[in-house]
Amino acid sequence: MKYGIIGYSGRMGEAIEKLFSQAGHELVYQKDENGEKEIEKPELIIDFSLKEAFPETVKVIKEKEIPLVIGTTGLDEADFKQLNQLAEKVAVIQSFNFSIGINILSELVSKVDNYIDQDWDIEISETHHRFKKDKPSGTAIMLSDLIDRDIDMHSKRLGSEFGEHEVYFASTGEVLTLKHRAYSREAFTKGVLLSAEKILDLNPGLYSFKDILTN
Ligand SMILES: NC(=O)C1=CN([C@@H]2O[C@H](COP(=O)(O)OP(=O)(O)OC[C@H]3O[C@@H](n4cnc5c(N)ncnc54)[C@H](O)[C@@H]3O)[C@@H](O)[C@H]2O)C=CC1
Ligand SMILES: O=C(O)C1=N[C@H](C(=O)O)C[C@H](O)C1
Repeated sequence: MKYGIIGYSGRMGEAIEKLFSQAGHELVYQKDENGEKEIEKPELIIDFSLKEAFPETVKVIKEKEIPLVIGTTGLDEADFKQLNQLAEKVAVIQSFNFSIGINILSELVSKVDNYIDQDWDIEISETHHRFKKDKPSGTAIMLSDLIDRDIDMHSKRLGSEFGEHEVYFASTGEVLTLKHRAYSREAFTKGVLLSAEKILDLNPGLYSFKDILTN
């Protein structure tokens, strides 16, 4: 496929380009904070940039009318409204975490939540590399949204950690911990590749990575 990346010079952009090139896909459009370069019209766009870039991403998708795979975090309600509008015309796959492990963990969180009552404390802890700009992580927000109460979240920014998430469920006398740790960016880029390869066959609409994994 011929694809474009917004955020191509970033840590994720570089890792995505490496995996996609190994899979035989061709980067024909690239954009970052310093500008854009288009060799040919891409068949789809992949956005792993920053919230500040989001208005530009919306403009690019509206102009080109091509599908979007987006993993950028820090997006708010107004941004999701815009994603829903884009999804009326093109397929959009959005997830704050494209790893298979976190998507399994999110199922487990919902399952545990069904067993416990208000007597249980629930807290989420996340650790990421020192360069990460947003706090708490998109994944921590995504996991807390699965539970119908306010959840305390704890963030650490340490060294080059790729991404660790822990969800604690504790009552008096016992604690249950669900934990996921990415030990390379491949945890995410493999999910991005799977999404990009499937998105060209999808009808317009807003899809999660879980939709892609389970269909
Ligand atoms: N959903 C997922 O599975 C994952 C999501 N992420 C998210 O992906 C994003 C990127 O992460 P990293 O690559 O580590 O960040 P990074 O800081 O290394 O890269 C950011 C990229 O965005 C570009 N950028 C910044 N402002 C821009 C603008 N106004 N217009 C166009 N491009 C702009 C930068 O030039 C750079 O290429 C973050 O939001 C991060 O949280 C990261 C890993 C996995
Ligand atoms: O910035 C990162 O690196 C990551 N960001 C995502 C998030 O905010 O949840 C996903 C992953 O944990 C890596």
